[in-house]
Amino acid sequence: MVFERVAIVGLGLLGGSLGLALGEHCPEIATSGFDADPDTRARAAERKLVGTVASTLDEAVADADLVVLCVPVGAMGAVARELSGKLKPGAVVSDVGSCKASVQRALSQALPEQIVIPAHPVAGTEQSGPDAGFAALFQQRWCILTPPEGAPEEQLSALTQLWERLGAHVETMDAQHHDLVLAVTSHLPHLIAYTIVGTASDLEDVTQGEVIKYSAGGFRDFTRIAASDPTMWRDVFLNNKDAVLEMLQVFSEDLTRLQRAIRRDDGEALFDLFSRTRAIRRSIIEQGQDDARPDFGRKDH
Ligand SMILES: NC(=O)c1ccc[n+]([C@@H]2O[C@H](COP(=O)([O-])OP(=O)(O)OC[C@H]3O[C@@H](n4cnc5c(N)ncnc54)[C@H](O)[C@@H]3O)[C@@H](O)[C@H]2O)c1
Ligand SMILES: O=C(O)C(=O)C[C@]1(C(=O)O)C=C[C@@H](O)C=C1
Repeated sequence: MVFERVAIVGLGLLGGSLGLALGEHCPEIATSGFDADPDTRARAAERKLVGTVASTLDEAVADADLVVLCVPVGAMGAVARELSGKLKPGAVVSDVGSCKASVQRALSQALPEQIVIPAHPVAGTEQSGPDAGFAALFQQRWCILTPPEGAPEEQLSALTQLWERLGAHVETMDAQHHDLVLAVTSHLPHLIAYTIVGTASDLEDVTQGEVIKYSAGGFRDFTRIAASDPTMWRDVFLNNKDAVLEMLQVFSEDLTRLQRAIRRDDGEALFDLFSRTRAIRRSIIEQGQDDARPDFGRKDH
């Protein structure tokens, strides 16, 4: 099977990028889109993020054979409930949410008649909204599909091929495993960035503005991540609670070990860890995975 009509719900960074990428790489596919925010719909139409920006959800999804939910993970269930009874029989429902087990549950519960195949393109930036999207976002990035048990092979293969046409490498994974892996590779780094920038800002009184003044290098890198969308990340932490708390526990123990090494002047322990982490960074670069996110099209470049 091939998808002929794709509807995108949520026309921010991910939905907008998906619409633009489909327009560029799959021009034969008709795209429609809807966003709950009227200003976003107007801007999406101006930027031609999708072929047709519909003024209602029903209109956007009416003829679609693939519907992709690109809303914050906390809103997935409500949108799926609104879609109930409004989709074409046999239409596939997917999403781009950053955590998968809770989304998979919400979509399958709300739409028991539809084929649900959740997905997570591991590609993004700290920007959000209809001006943030760009067609190259998914190039050379992973897209993880978490099909529920018994998901039909034909639809799974069609969705895999679609993401590959947009430039992504596709991997299939169990939703729980996805959530554990992403808790350490994506969610924890965001939590740490939010914390360190928050802590530094709380220290402003002590440092009398020096935190901002000298925020170069390492701290500046953290501020980029800490500028990420508050709604999106609130929802990620509330919806991937168990995995994040488990990884946070491991992280806290490692941090305590480092604290002890500093207190005890254990230079060898510090040097060993830093050598190991430097080797990890170098192997990521050797594999060509150093920020595979393309610079072109990004507003901050
Ligand atoms: N930002 C990233 O780096 C990134 C990367 C991969 C996946 N994701 C996931 O993609 C999804 C979208 O994130 P984004 O970065 O595009 O956010 P965004 O804020 O740029 O876009 C989300 C859009 O959804 C709309 N929306 C919210 N509730 C809605 C509803 N009930 N009905 C219709 N529209 C609604 C908002 O108005 C907004 O325009 C999230 O689930 C997020 O976890 C984000
Ligand atoms: O590069 C960034 O700005 C991102 O945060 C992108 C990032 C990530 O952590 O890698 C953020 C959330 C996603 O679900 C996928 C990608």
